[in-house]
Amino acid sequence: MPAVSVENLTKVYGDTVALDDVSFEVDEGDFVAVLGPSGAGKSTLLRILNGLADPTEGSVYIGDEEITGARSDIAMVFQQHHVIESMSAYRNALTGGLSRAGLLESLLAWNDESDKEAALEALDTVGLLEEAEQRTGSMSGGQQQRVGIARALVQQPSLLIADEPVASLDPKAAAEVMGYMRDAAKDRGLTTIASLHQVNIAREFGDYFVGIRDGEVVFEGSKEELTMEDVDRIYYEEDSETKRIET
Ligand SMILES: Nc1ncnc2c1ncn2[C@@H]1O[C@H](COP(=O)(O)OP(=O)(O)OP(=O)(O)O)[C@@H](O)[C@H]1O
Repeated sequence: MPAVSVENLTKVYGDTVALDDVSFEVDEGDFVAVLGPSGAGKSTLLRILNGLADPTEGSVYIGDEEITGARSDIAMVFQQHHVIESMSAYRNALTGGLSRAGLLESLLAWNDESDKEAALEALDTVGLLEEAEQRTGSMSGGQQQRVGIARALVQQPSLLIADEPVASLDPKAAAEVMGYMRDAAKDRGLTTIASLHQVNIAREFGDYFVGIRDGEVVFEGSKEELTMEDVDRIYYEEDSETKRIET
């Protein structure tokens, strides 16, 4: 059984069809890169996967369970780091445990020994154990994003979703953050779905690719199957057609 099944998802906002009958499956432990130009529908897809938005039509399943709202076993990493700058890396990582527990439990869970261990282990995974006590506000963007990944890991998710996780970083920091995220996911067998607009980064770190254009899946396949023609089709087809007409 696939880890994630996206079945005939359509999302309509007023006159805009953000997703149009999108279907694909994700194998357990795979690192999936969702590619597509601005406005293609990537964020809409990830928000539905995370239970933050409802589809107009269609369904998403984790294993055989349909997603019907936000779930504590789905963790999200955002483009902006979303760390609490006044707190240490360690305290930020610990808040991942709060996402897992309910509101009342969370007050108790704050002191949960297993969460403390998980927070340190997650910081170690993203190469920040020595910086555990450092205030995140004084960290670089790449380090802050690694703290965000650590926090997601402490949530002990069965699915990790990352929406443009390295879009605001320079290429070196972006590759470093992606490396930590991929290794953390692989170590834990954690299925990951990340939207990435940088094709080179996606190719370097992804196992499987879903290309979206105008709300439709226009490519689905492995790294070996993703050719430059496919990349053109995902990003530039309209431009090249325009060029052909013009010339
Ligand atoms: N809440 C909303 N209300 C109305 N229209 C929306 C809303 N969210 C997204 N859209 C529209 O749906 C389409 C897909 O948007 P989406 O943000 O999912 O694309 P994207 O691929 O993530 O783009 P980007 O990379 O620029 O974030 C766009 O036309 C967008 O304007």
